[in-house]
Amino acid sequence: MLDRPYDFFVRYHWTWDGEAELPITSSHITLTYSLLKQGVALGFGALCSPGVYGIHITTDASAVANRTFSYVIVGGGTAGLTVASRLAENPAISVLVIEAGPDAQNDTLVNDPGQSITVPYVYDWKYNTTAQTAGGSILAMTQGKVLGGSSSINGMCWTRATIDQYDSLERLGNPGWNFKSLLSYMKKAEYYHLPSPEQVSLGATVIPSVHGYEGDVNAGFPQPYEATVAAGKLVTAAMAAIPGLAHNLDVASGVPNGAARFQYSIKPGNNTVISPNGNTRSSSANAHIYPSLQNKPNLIILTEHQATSLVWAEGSQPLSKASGVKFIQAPIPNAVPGPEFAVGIEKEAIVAAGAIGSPRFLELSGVGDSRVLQNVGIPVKIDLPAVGTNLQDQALNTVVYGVPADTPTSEYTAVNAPFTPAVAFVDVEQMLGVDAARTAGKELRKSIPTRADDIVASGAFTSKQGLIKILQIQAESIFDYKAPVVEYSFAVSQPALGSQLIGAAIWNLIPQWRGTVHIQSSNPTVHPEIDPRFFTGSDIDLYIKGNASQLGRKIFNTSPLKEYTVGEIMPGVAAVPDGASDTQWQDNVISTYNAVLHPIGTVAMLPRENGGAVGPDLVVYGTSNVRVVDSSIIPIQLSAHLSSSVYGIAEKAADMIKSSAGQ
Ligand SMILES: Cc1cc2nc3c(=O)[nH]c(=O)nc-3n(C[C@H](O)[C@H](O)[C@H](O)COP(=O)(O)OP(=O)(O)OC[C@H]3O[C@@H](n4cnc5c(N)ncnc54)[C@H](O)[C@@H]3O)c2cc1C
Repeated sequence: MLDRPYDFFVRYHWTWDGEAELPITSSHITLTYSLLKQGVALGFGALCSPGVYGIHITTDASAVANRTFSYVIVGGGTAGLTVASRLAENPAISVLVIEAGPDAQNDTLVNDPGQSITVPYVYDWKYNTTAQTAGGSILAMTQGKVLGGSSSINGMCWTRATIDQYDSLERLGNPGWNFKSLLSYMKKAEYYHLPSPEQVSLGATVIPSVHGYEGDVNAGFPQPYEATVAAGKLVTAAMAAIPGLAHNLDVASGVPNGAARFQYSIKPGNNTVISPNGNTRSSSANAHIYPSLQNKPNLIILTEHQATSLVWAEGSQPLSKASGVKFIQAPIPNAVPGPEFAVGIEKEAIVAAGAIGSPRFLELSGVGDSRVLQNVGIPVKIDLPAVGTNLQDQALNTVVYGVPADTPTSEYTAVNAPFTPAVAFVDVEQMLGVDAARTAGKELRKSIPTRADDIVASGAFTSKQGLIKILQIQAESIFDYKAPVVEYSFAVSQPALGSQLIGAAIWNLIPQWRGTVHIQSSNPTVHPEIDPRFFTGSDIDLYIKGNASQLGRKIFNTSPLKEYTVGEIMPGVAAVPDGASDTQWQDNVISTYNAVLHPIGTVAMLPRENGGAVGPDLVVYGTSNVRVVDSSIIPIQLSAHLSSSVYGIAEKAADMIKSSAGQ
């Protein structure tokens, strides 16, 4: 049971009960698979000849069991489907994707951006954290469990991190992983819709050169433009309330600092009702799979099945080679697992199960910290202690206000559009003031060795020298490059809420804490133990967060918002009176925060001796043909929503995989 209402988009504790179950209304494509049913019963059959499947998406394990594929991809999410689609461009190879969630191709809950407030509760793994040291609460760690993964349930906000943050991947020991390279791949992924003159007149701005126009993932501004009146006031008030905060032309440019109207991973429409002509979510499934699947007979997707472990080839030392993947029907948590199936791998296993799912799958396969594996009785294949460490998620609180009763609903309600019409990315000097920021910077830098010791001792990182380097780079990012440390994700109502509310989710973008995700049983249906250790590690995170919440109240009490709001609902003056001390604000943060749901870093791309689990080729250390491609490889947190970066990583990975196979 959660101690706090789950509130990612309903991060406002308003009307939705996060424990409620909604019916899943997915449709499953069922097509003929008689050819495959003739597969070999024992052992893996011969390599599947591309073009013979006659099916594309199925829930029937017997359609694929005991067959061998060139590539098997674990997880049909944001990264997994991107890689699958790119690899399947070569008709000479075969690709199987195993996805635990259902295919929700025709579900308006997923496709209508106007329902993004409720969809995360439905297609969700329903993971929880452990009771957190800071505040004692168990928090929801929602992650997409559906074809498209988290891109099918996310808020669609389309932003990118700072240039220095992408360049720091290279500085941490990953040649070729820098802003220039990643921007080219993020652009490759993108099919951008430039704003119309009407949208520009209503506040949409863009830097056309930072976008791509030939990819599959649609991005842009909704049409018609959502909740324009409230959004304009939010941007104006944020700039008036936060000294030095300017308007940002494009938060996806590599310079996110500033206030702006949000852009999204949507296909803009031309009416306000979800339909072929309405605004539509551009998930990895909508982008990479449905439009082109018929042209890729060499790609097959098995949904509603959970991959449970890798099968290892005999005698493949010193590097272990995966020869197959085992899987079961998508299980009920904590149940006795159902019958096990397996498929063979000719070339590579690509693990794309996300920042929670990928370390979980590797550990179940015998790849991880030998102590963790032995504790649950899993034979150790590769002792790789970095797996499941370095978990980094952000933490948020909300401010919520009512709007006057006579305000036209259209002004503050996002219909067929995401409900976060505006954003402010704020740097440390804008947040704390120049002098306080300098002092905080000195203290943070001085404390790096001690903090590295503490985190390594807690088991949340494996290399002191590696962590020191990371913490130094993070300090440079915050204090020298002025990467934003706080995001105000401004929100309006959606029809599902039926309430007259506007507000903001406010979060630390570059926290200092580190946590873990580890399996707690050899039973693959048992959820892993997830401990982000929010607000541990350094006082600076709470200091910044307390200030950020205070500034949140200030924004909503600054014109033109001051005249547009009635009554503070969150945190509420009863909880935090006007004139409250810093400590009161910080206490409120600790008693009300939730996870942002942007976990990263749990299979980190770093040198092995510095706490890494994969190298710059994304191959798992100690293996010859197991690659991880998803948010888990990002070693340090980004001042951004993650999906654009994950698409860029997946596009780059697909090129690397093709080139290593000589394609
Ligand atoms: C509620 C929510 C809101 C968000 N909002 C935004 C936003 O507005 N903008 C933004 O840019 N980012 C947002 N993010 C973050 C972003 O969507 C994710 O970081 C990104 O999509 C992660 O991609 P991934 O490929 O790493 O994992 P995912 O897309 O989550 O894919 C992992 C897939 O693997 C599957 N899987 C896991 N384990 C197994 C297994 N053993 N066998 C088979 N399948 C398995 C999962 O079901 C899932 O489909 C949000 C995330 C969440 C959860």
